[in-house]
Amino acid sequence: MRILVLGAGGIGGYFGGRLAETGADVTFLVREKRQVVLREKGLRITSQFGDAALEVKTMLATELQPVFDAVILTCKAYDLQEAMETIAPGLAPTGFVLPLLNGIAQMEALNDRFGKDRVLGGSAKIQVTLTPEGVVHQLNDWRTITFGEQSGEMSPRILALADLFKATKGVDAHAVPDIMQRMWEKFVHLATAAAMTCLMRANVGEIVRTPEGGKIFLKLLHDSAKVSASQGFPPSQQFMQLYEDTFSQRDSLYTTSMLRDIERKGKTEVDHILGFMLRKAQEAEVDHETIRLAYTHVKAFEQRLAAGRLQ
Ligand SMILES: NC(=O)C1=CN([C@@H]2O[C@H](COP(=O)(O)OP(=O)(O)OC[C@H]3O[C@@H](n4cnc5c(N)ncnc54)[C@H](OP(=O)(O)O)[C@@H]3O)[C@@H](O)[C@H]2O)C=CC1
Ligand SMILES: CC(C)(CO)C(=O)C(=O)O
Repeated sequence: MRILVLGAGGIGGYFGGRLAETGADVTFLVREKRQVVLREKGLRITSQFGDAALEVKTMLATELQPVFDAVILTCKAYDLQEAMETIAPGLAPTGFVLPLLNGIAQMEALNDRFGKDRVLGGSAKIQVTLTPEGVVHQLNDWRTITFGEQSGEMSPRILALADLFKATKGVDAHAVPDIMQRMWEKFVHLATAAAMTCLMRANVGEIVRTPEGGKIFLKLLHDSAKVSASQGFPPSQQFMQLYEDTFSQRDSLYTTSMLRDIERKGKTEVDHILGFMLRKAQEAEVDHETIRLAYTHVKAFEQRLAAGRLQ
């Protein structure tokens, strides 16, 4: 399987890098600045599952030919439109796209652009970041990617992709028959975590150790689950139990990529994550005051950022 990974940031660099490390046929589609770093220093990963410095194949958009069987899409949501146009010339006639973006809204855009049968659903549970030096740094032991056909079929192509990931270290990959359910559950998890960590500018433990923080967290988790249920995807009991525990841990250092984006004074995926959850909550008439506040908070941050008023 010839694999093209768009982006060599946190997610693309980690999962694509782990595949490349096994000798899989992986090419990173990057922009010039990242290509220079990758050529000079290699793709560097620091991780509790083993550090790596890999010589990897890279390509610029202008060099693409329609030869790739799988395109793993790892841009941020605000780059999605451009990224879809960038990868289109690289897809082989029978090629498919595996998006690993957080959220749900990307699926409609991808289905419209490529057709539903050429787009898998996908989700990553990991905490990883690209350092200013260009190193892909994994922050804890989360390392799961889950993917599947939107139709639910356990097709040869998802099983082949899962097989490739089996040879990797530091990746726990699952091909599943219910990817949209999994994506909604991840969305409930992320929207809850992103809203709270961004509103409070704190990690989970710092929030839980305040007098009211833990209760606000759990109410938000349950409200988000109601929104997911209103879309036909009620989170399982097992999922709810896991995240009730996760969002109750007093010593947790867990933060989100959205908080890291704010802290580095960068763009965020606020509309794609919190804006989308808020809209769905309003449509379903679910109480979502905390999401409304978090959405407004991050939008206001973006205005200060755009106006150059952040030190
Ligand atoms: N980081 C994490 O822990 C997690 C992130 N996610 C989700 O995964 C997605 C990716 O996040 P993350 O990896 O952290 O983001 P990063 O910003 O680290 O990486 C995104 C990369 O995509 C590249 N890119 C965007 N558009 C193009 C393009 N047209 N051509 C070439 N390269 C392009 C960017 O390159 P350039 O630098 O040149 O702009 C950047 O390196 C997000 O939706 C995020 O929510 C999900 C789970 C966990
Ligand atoms: C919630 C989390 C950490 C889980 O992978 C994530 O997706 C993110 O921070 O973007």
